[in-house]
Amino acid sequence: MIKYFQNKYALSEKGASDLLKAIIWTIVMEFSFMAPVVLGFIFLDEYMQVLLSPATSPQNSLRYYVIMAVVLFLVMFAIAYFQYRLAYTKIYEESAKSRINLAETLRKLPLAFFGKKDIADLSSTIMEDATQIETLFSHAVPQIYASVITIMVMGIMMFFYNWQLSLAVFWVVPVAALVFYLSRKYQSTVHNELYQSKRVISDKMQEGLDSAQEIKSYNQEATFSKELGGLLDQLENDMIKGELLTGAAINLSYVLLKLGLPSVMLYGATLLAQGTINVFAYLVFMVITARIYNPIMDVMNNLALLLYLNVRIDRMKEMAQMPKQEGVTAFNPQHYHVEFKNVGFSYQDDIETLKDISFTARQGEVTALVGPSGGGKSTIAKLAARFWDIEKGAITLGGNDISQVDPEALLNHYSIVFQDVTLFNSSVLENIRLGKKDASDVEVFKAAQLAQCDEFVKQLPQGYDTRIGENGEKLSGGERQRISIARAILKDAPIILLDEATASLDAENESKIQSALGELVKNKTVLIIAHRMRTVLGADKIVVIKDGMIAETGSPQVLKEKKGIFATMLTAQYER
Ligand SMILES: Nc1ncnc2c1ncn2[C@@H]1O[C@H](COP(=O)(O)OP(=O)(O)OP(=O)(O)O)[C@@H](O)[C@H]1O
Repeated sequence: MIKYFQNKYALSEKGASDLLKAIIWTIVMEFSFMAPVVLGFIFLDEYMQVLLSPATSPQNSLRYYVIMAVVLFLVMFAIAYFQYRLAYTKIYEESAKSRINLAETLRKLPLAFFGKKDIADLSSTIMEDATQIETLFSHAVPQIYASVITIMVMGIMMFFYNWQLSLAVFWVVPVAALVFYLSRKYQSTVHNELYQSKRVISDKMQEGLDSAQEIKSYNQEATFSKELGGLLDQLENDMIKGELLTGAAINLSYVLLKLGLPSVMLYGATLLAQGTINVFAYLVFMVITARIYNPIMDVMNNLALLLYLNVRIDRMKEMAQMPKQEGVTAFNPQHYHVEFKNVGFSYQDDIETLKDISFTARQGEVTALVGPSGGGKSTIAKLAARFWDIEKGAITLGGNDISQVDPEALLNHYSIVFQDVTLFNSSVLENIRLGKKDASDVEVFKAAQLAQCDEFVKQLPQGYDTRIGENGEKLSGGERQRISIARAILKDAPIILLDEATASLDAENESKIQSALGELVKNKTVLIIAHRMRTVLGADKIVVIKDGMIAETGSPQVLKEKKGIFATMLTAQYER
């Protein structure tokens, strides 16, 4: 049973066992809530006998019933308390655990997985889906199982007591359930559509917030609003459709169920007139009939909610099953040559982004990747740091296959300066310190000086303590890039990946940074992507990437003489 719950609801073993306990306690609670009714019947039965034949005296005194009622109340309270603890408190523990697990899964996903679009989706899965799931688990799942079992037990007891009247009570249940079941498939489709619409909208919103500047500068506000408006209208329609459909199915089932009451009244009256049953049995059935449809209705309502749950659980399962990147955590290679051996890679199944890439970026050398835009240079740099796992060939660091190394352990050996610098809304000092968490202030200042940050930082209102706004919005592109270089200098890792690192610098700063980088890259493995040819002329090796393949490789001198793609790119840039 525990295994079944684990699989069905994506729970941990403890979560599944707590759910089972919650169901058992909910059943006990449902039965305990019937105890006052039973006591009431015993009391009525006894005292009605006394009323009907005054010569007899009741078996138990009134005081006995009062004490019993108080005891029952205390027992019910205790049971309800345990039920609450299990159904509510424990499920919150489980959902906290599932959020942590998801976050752990995210930590182990390929870094490049975190494209902007995915982030809205991921955070909505972690927060919104997990919240919905915890609400449904505390409010619906134990109740459904418990109500079904309670109703079945009560039904069996009633059939033993009087099967004809029980038939009159229960004939409506399969009819109502059939209506509900038939509408379920369609409801499920509508819920799926609704869920997808919500995800599309949150992606769109995220996109709008991320590219607010572009939308404004290209005068795209009206188009964007129109698209978003269209999506919101679609969502509204889907929601209305979903609500109407669920409401119609539930209400129809409810009306059908309620037909049970008149049928018990009429059929019971007939049996009473025939003398088959007595007034007491008739009353008992009337009271039970009035009460039993509510839990049945609750089951149907909760089943409708479960449709939402299934969609969300599938989504959580899908995320939990995404291929994770794991590997050895103790990783200290003998040397730092990075070697690509016949590497093939695709972002999408049908498009080959890289084909048969083989080259070595040697320690102590600068290896430059050049070539036309979209050729695959950034992809190669990202693969070298295991941002994605490759499908064909191997990438080794110091002779070790990097797909066997834990990404965090691997990245300890890399300093990365990419085009899109990410900065945090904290001080300049803390942003640079990210390169080396335990660096002293003096070390940070030194790195900042080498990266030519000192001059502009000193002009900020609080110098190194100035907060730089979300993603460094208060800084220019070149300043942000210099902070990123300072980080890399501070980290001083043996492998350096530079992707257009000096793209947004003016000529004066660029030459200063070039000399700083010259210090930084000594005896290191450097893989640099640069569009500006003068940046790569000093490289030891050039690898020209075109259409996902290596078109040329060799020293700048050799390639110049070869008069191929590199030579053409060089001439073209100098002519400009
Ligand atoms: N995350 C991604 N998902 C799908 N395709 C991608 C992704 N990143 C890059 N690509 C595609 O892979 C190909 C290679 O891109 P890449 O960024 O590696 O080229 P590049 O040579 O670095 O280009 P540039 O010089 O313009 O930066 C391109 O066709 C690009 O559209």
